[in-house]
Amino acid sequence: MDRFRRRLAKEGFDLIAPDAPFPHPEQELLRMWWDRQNDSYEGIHQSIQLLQEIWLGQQFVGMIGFSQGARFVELLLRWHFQNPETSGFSGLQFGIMIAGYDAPLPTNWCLSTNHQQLVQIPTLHVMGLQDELVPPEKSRKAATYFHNPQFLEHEGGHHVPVQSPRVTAYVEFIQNALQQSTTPEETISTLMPDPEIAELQRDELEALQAIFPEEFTLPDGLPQYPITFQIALPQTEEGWWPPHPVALEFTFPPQYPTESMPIINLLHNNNVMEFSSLQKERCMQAMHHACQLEEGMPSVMSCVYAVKELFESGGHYRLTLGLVGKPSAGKSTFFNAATGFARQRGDNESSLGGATMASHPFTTIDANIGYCLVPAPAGSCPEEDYTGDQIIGCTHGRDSQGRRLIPVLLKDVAGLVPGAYKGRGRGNKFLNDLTDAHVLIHILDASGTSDEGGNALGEDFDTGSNGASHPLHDLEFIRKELIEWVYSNVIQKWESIRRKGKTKLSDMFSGYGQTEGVTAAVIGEVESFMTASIGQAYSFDDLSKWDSGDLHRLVSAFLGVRFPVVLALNKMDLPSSKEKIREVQEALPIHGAHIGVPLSANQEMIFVKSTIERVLVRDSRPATLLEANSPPLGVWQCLNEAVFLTNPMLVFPVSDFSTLSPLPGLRKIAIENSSLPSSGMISCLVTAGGKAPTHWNAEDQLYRPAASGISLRDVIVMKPGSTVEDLFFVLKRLGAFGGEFVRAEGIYAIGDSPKQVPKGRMLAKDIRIIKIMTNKKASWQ
Ligand SMILES: Nc1nc2c(ncn2[C@@H]2O[C@H](COP(=O)(O)OP(=O)(O)OP(=O)(O)O)[C@@H](O)[C@H]2O)c(=O)[nH]1
Ligand SMILES: [Mg+2]
Repeated sequence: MDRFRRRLAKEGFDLIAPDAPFPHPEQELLRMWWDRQNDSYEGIHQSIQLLQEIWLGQQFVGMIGFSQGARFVELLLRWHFQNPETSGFSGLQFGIMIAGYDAPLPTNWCLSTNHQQLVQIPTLHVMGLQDELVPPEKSRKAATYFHNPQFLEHEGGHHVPVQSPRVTAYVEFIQNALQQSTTPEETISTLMPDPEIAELQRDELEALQAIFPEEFTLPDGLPQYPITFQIALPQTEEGWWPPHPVALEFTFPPQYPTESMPIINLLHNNNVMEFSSLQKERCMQAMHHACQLEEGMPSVMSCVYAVKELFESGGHYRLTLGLVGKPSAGKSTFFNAATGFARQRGDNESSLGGATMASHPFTTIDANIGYCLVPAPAGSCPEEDYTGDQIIGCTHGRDSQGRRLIPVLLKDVAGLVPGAYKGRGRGNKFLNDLTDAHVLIHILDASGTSDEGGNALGEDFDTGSNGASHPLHDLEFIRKELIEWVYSNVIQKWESIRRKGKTKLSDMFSGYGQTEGVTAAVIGEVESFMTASIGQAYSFDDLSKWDSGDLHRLVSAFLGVRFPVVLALNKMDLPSSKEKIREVQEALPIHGAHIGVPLSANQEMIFVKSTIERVLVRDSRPATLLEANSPPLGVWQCLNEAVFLTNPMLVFPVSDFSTLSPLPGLRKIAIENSSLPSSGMISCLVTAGGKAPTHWNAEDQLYRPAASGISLRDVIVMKPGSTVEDLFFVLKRLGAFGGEFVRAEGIYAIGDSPKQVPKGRMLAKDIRIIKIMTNKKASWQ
């Protein structure tokens, strides 16, 4: 325990370890807090009294116990929570239980079992995976009495683990627990809010239930004041997720949302190694920031999205494209054509897999998510104007024109039908799947041979008769659904924004991940548009005069900026498509779309599939007619247009300007990232005339750390508008940096004299080279 005591002393804490009063009948060195006779804990009263005397008049803050001591700590915490005034342990703010266990309650001591509420005191439960005396399940059982318990597992047996990382974990837990207890959690009163506020709270609750139908739970079934509920965060395989699920728990104080923020708790079963305090702190910061932006307004949805974004990307920008369209428009077929190569894992087996496609509507229910590789937009890579003789390498390979490929995430969601935003066909859930998309690709059935619900009517029912729907009509109704979706989310906040005035106007779009500047620009544009169209100065200054038309206009303009759209004019192989494709193209720009690419997702998917079979299964069949002629490229072109619209900021981390060699700290991500091409995909890429990633070793089918002379290997895709500090966080998380940000310097070209760059400065092309300094070396340095 000495190591622990010394570490605590460093942090300004004293550790007092009183001896238990009773000797163990068999083992001389052991002492006991009680002697259990059946369920009577003989001596427990003396032990409690002993501790109360030690506690009295001192500034103790927490209790730590091992084995029977841990059981004692558990009982005392429960007792103190039930009787905070009279327990004799005032100021008790946390408990650490090492090898604690659950057992029947003592019959000779009155701990109330009617008390159903979980104990709201932070606890850390430490358990040895090899502990035979107290197996880990028993320790976990003892944790069930506590609200949001934390766990720490170790490989050892029945002992107190004191290796340095464990001690650090205890210390961090204590520091966090003490910090938590100074937050206003204790000050929530159970008073009923004013009726007006109570209504706002109930409205938000209802909206959240609709937005997160599966993730939302109200523990008591009915809202009671203070309202407390949980939203589970669905786990995806990528990103920054701890291994066990995480949920957010929100409690509304009586003044929420007008004058206070919700109280937020992170609920999870991860031990402190799996979900570090740094991760938790960043989650809490992100939510706090979201609440601050929306001060005075319902802010839970934004909190959830802030944490989701952090988890999914770790602060890292994952360029995401969302596929929208009515049922059976061909979204999943497009998805399969786009991600077909990327799904090939082995070098000699074909695994087409992918999303299910069918001729009936609502084939896709849960979103399909997959990577595809798309060439970086022109002007975004330094090799374009590089004239030196170094080899410019890269981790994702190049296309047949030599353009660097970047990973792009594609989301195929369920079809949208009229009324989707109201939840028809569970449409509001599908729409929420799209919140993190940067660009939407709208797949239109250009043949006009199905109705709004995607039911095929056959070529005879060409548009205009019997409910067949023209693609321009589909475009209009889907656009309307998207507008209504955003509208129904912002309308919840409208009353409080109206009260606060124009300065808060931009807050109504928070939660959609755009900067305040973007929203301000949209507002300005709508004002000038209205001024021009009604012929007199128009301003949003007086919000009390707004009607729903104004709000709709604003939402529609916002949607255009936040979700640019590329149209995929699908099913061009059907005879009825030709005319309608021409009509749509002539109507452009229309309903927020500027570009329409004619394509046949189906033909393109067949092409991808046959290429895969030929390349991977080494099918001896000659190339099909389709392959031999010019391969279809519509899907590819659509992806290109969409990436171009996102305008990503590409960053190329290097450790040295003269060699341009990669940062050693990024090696893990460079060779293990799930977005990397696999051997199967590389074969397809090379067959299509592209180039494999530079440090791909074909012989042993592995990525190897870069040999010398290979430069600009890594590329980090950042959101436009990201700052130097954002970049620092991303690089730190990826293991490139240790310590904290100290200073950054920037230059335009090699040879210029460096100037200091503030950390809030946006990444932009006027400073092409940035050097970031930190106060501590990373492990690789
Ligand atoms: N003729 C033709 N049919 C296509 C094309 N693309 C897709 N289809 C067909 O359209 C039907 C629907 O395709 P899916 O990809 O399942 O459509 P979806 O938009 O994902 O449909 P939901 O998941 O139900 O919303 C299938 O029968 C496809 O074979 C195409 O380019 N031409
Ligand atoms: Mg589908």
